[in-house]
Amino acid sequence: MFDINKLKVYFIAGSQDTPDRNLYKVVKEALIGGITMFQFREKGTNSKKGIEKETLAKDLFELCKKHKVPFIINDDVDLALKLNADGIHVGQDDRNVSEFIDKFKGKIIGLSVANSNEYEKSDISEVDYIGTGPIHSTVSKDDAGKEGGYDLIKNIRKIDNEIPIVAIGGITEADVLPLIDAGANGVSVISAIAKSENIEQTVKGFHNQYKIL
Ligand SMILES: Cc1ncc(COP(=O)(O)OP(=O)(O)O)c(N)n1
Ligand SMILES: Cc1ncsc1CCOP(=O)(O)O
Ligand SMILES: [Mg+2]
Repeated sequence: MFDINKLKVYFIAGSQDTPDRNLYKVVKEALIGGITMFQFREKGTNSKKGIEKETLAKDLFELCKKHKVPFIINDDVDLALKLNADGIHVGQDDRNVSEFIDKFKGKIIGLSVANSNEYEKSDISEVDYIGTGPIHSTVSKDDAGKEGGYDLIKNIRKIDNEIPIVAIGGITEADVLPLIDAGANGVSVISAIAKSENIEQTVKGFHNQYKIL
């Protein structure tokens, strides 16, 4: 059974997101701050490929294990299987969940569902959570599409009261309460954490928002 608390402060990063800093150190600080889940998203310009990507993934997985934080791999189903990662996140244009579901028994499966139209055409029966966005404009994904604001969450919540939803896209601490109010169960964040001057404090800042509830 998937624990929805894991979605509260879901950090996503790859080395392309920390051009001036060492990703391992960034993730370590984020773990100390208390991130609840980590997604290794190594893609796009300046990202590592092949054995370099695999070695980095292994190192980050070990680090997450020490902190008992689930390690999710973005897109790369084969790498997730090879490393026995805690889960996989795929989008609408990635491998279809039905193709690999059998090999992910007991693992976490996340699917991107940008809006209610995508929700209607997705089979969400076998996924643990959906990632919905972009809420705001983002510097971290070139093909993210147009931002849809908090209504993206509200509209999906209206048609599904159960599915765990994590919001994504340009999210900062100030978005946590309105997003939870709109029906999200948590936030997924790249730049607000990866580019923070004080990563540990920023992660704690996200957590503090939940204490106001
Ligand atoms: C939690 C979460 N939500 C959405 C996405 C985006 O996935 P996708 O649409 O497949 O785009 P890429 O991240 O692969 O560029 C995500 N990664 N995580
Ligand atoms: C992967 C992804 N999917 C939709 S927006 C986005 C990027 C989110 O990054 P940031 O938190 O820096 O806007
Ligand atoms: Mg993808």
